[in-house]
Amino acid sequence: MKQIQWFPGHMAKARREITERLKMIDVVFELVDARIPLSSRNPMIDDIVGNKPRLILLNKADMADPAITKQWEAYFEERNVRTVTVNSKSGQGLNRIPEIAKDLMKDKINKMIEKGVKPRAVRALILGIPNVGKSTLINRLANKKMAKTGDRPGITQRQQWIKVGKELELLDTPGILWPKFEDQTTGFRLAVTGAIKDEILDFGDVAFFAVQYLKEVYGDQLRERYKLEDLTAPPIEVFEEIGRKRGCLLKGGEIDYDKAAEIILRDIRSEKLGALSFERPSDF
Ligand SMILES: Nc1nc2c(ncn2[C@@H]2O[C@H](COP(=O)(O)OP(=O)(O)OP(=O)(O)O)[C@@H](O)[C@H]2O)c(=O)[nH]1
Repeated sequence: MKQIQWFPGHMAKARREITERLKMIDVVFELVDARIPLSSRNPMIDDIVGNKPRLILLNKADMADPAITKQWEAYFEERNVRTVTVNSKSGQGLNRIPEIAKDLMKDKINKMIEKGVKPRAVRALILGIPNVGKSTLINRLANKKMAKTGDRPGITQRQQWIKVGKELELLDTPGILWPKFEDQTTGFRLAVTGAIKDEILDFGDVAFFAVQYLKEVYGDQLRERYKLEDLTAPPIEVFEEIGRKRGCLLKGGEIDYDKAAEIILRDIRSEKLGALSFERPSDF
């Protein structure tokens, strides 16, 4: 299987840049896709972030299955990782972020107070894979009033801080770390949710994976959307039935697999089957 954007040189450069910026911040906000919270993480992130306090933001929660998102919250909590479930587009959940960030930094704040230093705003950096919603989140948090608080010395690139209320400052450019998929399932999950470009994996394979998964986990939604009667048939027959129902037929009456695949993926991504999650803690 093809591996995308995982040229060691790119990763090494991204890593260097992020490590440099980590020196300036107190807390990392790691943005993941609530529909695939593990597959949308960069596998090297723990190593890169090290001991910095971290908050995982389960973004695009509006597109994810709320019951599964609850399971993911519990999953991370069991592992002592703080999470906030958010919708960066609407802003839902974002108001909890400054408070939790402050709490994550409380040891540092207490030390400042002990030394007689006035505690300053918490400084944070947003990290995440492409298309996970980093810019949307930054704009939302900034509330469009992009307040500059001046450059900090000692870095090659000019960085601006965005003020979020009185108690939080964000670096204006997020850190991008690519996903990596050594196993096919991770690749398919990333593709179904649109985290990686459609040219990277075979469109038909991705749609077929989706039908297999939906048949198992979201049978009702699948049945309802495509007016299917029999979901006990093998996945390929269900796929073909969807094709027939949606009129994806070639001249001789044969199923147009490409067309059916296109429709299925478009429907999933535009939430025609409702809010769905594509991985569950029980899958691991
Ligand atoms: N439904 C929904 N869509 C979201 C949410 N957050 C972001 N999006 C959408 O996801 C897409 C990608 O968002 P961006 O903010 O551009 O993502 P990014 O991580 O900055 O992307 P790169 O610049 O590629 O690294 C856009 O179409 C956003 O509108 C969310 O919480 N819910």
